[in-house]
Amino acid sequence: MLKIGEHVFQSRLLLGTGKFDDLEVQSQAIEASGTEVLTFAVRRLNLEERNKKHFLDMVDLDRYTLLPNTAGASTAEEAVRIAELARASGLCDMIKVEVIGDGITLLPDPIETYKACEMLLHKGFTVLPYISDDVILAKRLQLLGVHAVMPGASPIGSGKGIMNPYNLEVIIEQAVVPVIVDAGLRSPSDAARAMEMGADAVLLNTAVSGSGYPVDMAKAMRLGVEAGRLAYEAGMIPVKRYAAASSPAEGMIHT
Ligand SMILES: CC(=O)[C@@H](O)[C@H](O)COP(=O)(O)O
Repeated sequence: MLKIGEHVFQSRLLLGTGKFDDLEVQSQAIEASGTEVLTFAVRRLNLEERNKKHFLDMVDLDRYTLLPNTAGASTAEEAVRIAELARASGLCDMIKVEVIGDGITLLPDPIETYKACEMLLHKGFTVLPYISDDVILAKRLQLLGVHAVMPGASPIGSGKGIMNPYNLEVIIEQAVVPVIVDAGLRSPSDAARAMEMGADAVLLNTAVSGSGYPVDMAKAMRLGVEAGRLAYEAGMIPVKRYAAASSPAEGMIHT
């Protein structure tokens, strides 16, 4: 069970909706992923013109929790404005805080992200900041009161997988709120690895929407997340320096 603020989910895979070419494929991929949480950029919704067709039109909104994100914001003030627009439009009170600091790496701006979280918490939002794999920032945000932290595995859309496992491990070890590994994942083994490390969930988009067969990849990601979580809960053997025979030597006939 994944608990973020007051929200409870069975699935530990959160899916981004920003990059699908085909809305029918998107809805089949969402189904195959088993996700319960869909994230999307508020700016893409065209909230003033609700009668225009948009990317969530083919999604049964009663079955999913929407996680609006503040993509497009480069300052804390912009992020807060976008979050307030989302809430005023009847979208979920959860907000993924995404304040990008640089158009090339798309890495989040830690200072503006922190400021945005502070303001949004005061306004009563359930706050999920997207951050780099920065151990100290993750800690400071949790002291501030955020409801989850979302460290990137690697830059958005890069498919580089987990670039700094040490940092992610430390963030996870020290966390007092759910850790959702977000961005840069490419394969089900990346997702499984994040879960084996003890992440509470993963969020991905490009790995599914940009794959050859998004519906199959969505299912593969679901299985990767489930396998990784199961392995984490089962407890993996410690890594040893030397071999340890798999068959007991006792009772063997020596010739
Ligand atoms: C949908 C969303 O919020 C993305 O920006 C998210 O960070 C996923 O990144 P990938 O596309 O690398 O999976």
